[in-house]
Amino acid sequence: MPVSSEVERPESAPDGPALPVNELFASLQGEGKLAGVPSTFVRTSGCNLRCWFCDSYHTSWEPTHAWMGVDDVASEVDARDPDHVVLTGGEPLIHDESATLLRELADDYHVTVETNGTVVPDAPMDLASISPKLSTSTPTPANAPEGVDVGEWEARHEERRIDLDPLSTLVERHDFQLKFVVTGPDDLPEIEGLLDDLRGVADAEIRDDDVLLMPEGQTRKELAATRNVVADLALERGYRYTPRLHVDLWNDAPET
Ligand SMILES: C[S@@+](CC[C@H](N)C(=O)[O-])C[C@H]1O[C@@H](n2cnc3c(N)ncnc32)[C@H](O)[C@@H]1O
Ligand SMILES: Nc1nc2[nH]cc(C(=O)O)c2c(=O)[nH]1
Ligand code: SF4
Ligand SMILES: [Mg+2]
Repeated sequence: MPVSSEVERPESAPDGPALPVNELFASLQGEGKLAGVPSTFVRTSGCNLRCWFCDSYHTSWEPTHAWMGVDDVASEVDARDPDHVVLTGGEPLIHDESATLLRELADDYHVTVETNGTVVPDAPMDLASISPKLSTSTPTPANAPEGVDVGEWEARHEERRIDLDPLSTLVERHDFQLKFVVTGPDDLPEIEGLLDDLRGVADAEIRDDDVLLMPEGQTRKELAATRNVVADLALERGYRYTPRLHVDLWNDAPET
C-alpha cells in the first residue's frame, strides 16, 4: 500500500519536519503491559483506517490538529520531563516525520508506539504496541458514528486493515504487544487465525503473554457491557486482559 498521510500539509506549517498534532498531554498509560505508568502522550492526526468505534474521532473521521515542528514536539515532551513517552494517533506511522521524532526521543525516553500495524517505519521504538484491526472494526452504514457518511471507507478499511508483511516486520524488529479490541466471543476465532498466520511467517516468537485482549468501549458505560465478557475470554484462552484504565478513571475526557 502506498503510504499517504491522508492529512494535507498547509502552507502555514512550520519549515522542516513537522507533524499534525491533535493533543499532547501527561497521563497514566491506560492500556497494555505498561498500564499505570506515568507517560507523556503525543497524538498525531490522520489515519489510513476508519474503525467505526474509534475513540479518537478527531484524528480519523474528522481530523483536527495544529502543525508542529518535530523539534517543538520534542521540546514540549522535554518540558514535561517524563520517563515514558507514548506516540499515538490517528495512525502515527503514516507520517514519515514520526520516524524523525522517534529518532529524536530514542536516547532520552522509553517510547511506546501505538499503531494499527499496517505501516513500518525505519525508526527506533522500545515497545511496538500493535493493535491489528478485526473485521468487527469495519465501518458500515449501520454502525457508523452519528452524522458520518461511510462512503468508500467500508471497502478501503476492509482492504487495508490486515497486512502480514508489516505485522511480521514489527514483531521481528521490536519488543511488542499485540493488543486486540474485542467486541465479543465471536472475535476469538479471527484473533487465533491471525496469530496462526503471523506465527507462520514471522521470524520471532509470539508468546500468548504478548497477546492482550482489550474490551471495546469508549465510555465507562460501554466498557461495563464488555469488560467481564473479555476478561473471561482471556482467562479461558490464556491471553492477557488489559483494562482501559483511563476510561475507568476519566471516562472519555480529552487529554486523558
Ligand atoms: C486511537 S488508536 C491510535 C493508534 C492506532 N491507530 C491503533 O489503532 O492502534 C489507540 C488505541 O485505542 C484502541 N481503541 C480505539 N477505539 C477503541 C474502542 N472503542 N475501544 C477499545 N479500544 C479502542 C486502538 O485499538 C488502539 O489500541
Ligand atoms: N491514558 C491513556 N492511555 C492510552 N494508551 C493508549 C492510548 C491511545 O489512545 O493510543 C491511550 C490514551 O488515549 N490514554
Ligand atoms: S486505526 Fe486507530 S486511529 Fe485509526 S480509526 Fe482505528 S482506532 Fe482510530
Ligand atoms: Mg486512547
